[in-house]
Amino acid sequence: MLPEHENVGTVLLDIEGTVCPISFVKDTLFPYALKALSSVIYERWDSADFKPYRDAFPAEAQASPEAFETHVKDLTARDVKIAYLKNLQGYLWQAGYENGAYSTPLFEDVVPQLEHWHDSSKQLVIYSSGSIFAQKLLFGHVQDPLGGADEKRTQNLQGLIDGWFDTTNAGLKHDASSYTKIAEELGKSADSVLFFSDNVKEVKAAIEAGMQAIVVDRPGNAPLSDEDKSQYKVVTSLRDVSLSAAQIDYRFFKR
Ligand SMILES: CSCCC(=O)C(=O)COP(=O)(O)O
Ligand SMILES: [Mg+2]
Repeated sequence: MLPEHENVGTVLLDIEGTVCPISFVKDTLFPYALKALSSVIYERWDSADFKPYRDAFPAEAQASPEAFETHVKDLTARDVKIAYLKNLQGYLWQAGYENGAYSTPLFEDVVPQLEHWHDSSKQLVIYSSGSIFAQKLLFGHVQDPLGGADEKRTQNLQGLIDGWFDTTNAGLKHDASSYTKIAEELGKSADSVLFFSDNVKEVKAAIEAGMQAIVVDRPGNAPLSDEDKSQYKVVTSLRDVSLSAAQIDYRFFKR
């Protein structure tokens, strides 16, 4: 158990590699988006719903459906976190969530700990490279542990989340200025925000902005170096983090 974190009113959470496995994104969501794209670009190239996503891409990618598909495949293979790709992915994932092709596998500690923090009047906020639309889909279709063999039974956890940030409304996740902006938007002092991420560069940027921050080391994440482990607080479960009693008193002043 780590030392308690003090004066935390807001818990800011990354998604991929922090609350859900990287494999869900890479092996389920990304392939689904590419498959869905193949039909969308030929059937709905000029449709009113697809056109805004298409038009956000660079002109050379918009030259033809084939050029568009090649460009999206390349960005996806390189996991480029660029807003126009992330917005398109959200659009393409919606049908998969809604028709039950997949649902979100959160790590087992996540729902109980988020519920506990929510019940302790902590503000829970998401900051992911995935678009806000995609974040809401992901939290809106969480695998229900009581669902057993029925993988289609899902929970909507959006109600636990008090705020949503992506690269469009906050900025890039490696930039300290993005974390400053998030704290300002929330009306909180940076040091009252505790950020969790699998990505050491994101944790470094949050600390530079004055936030408290912890690296989350999950199965399937990139291995952390010894230097990272010595430099940053690292946990393998959100259960390992205790927010001190002093912060529980904080709720009386919060709202
Ligand atoms: C929330 S959408 C699915 C994840 C995704 O596309 C992504 O880029 C996640 O990046 P994160 O910043 O949450 O590591
Ligand atoms: Mg991540």
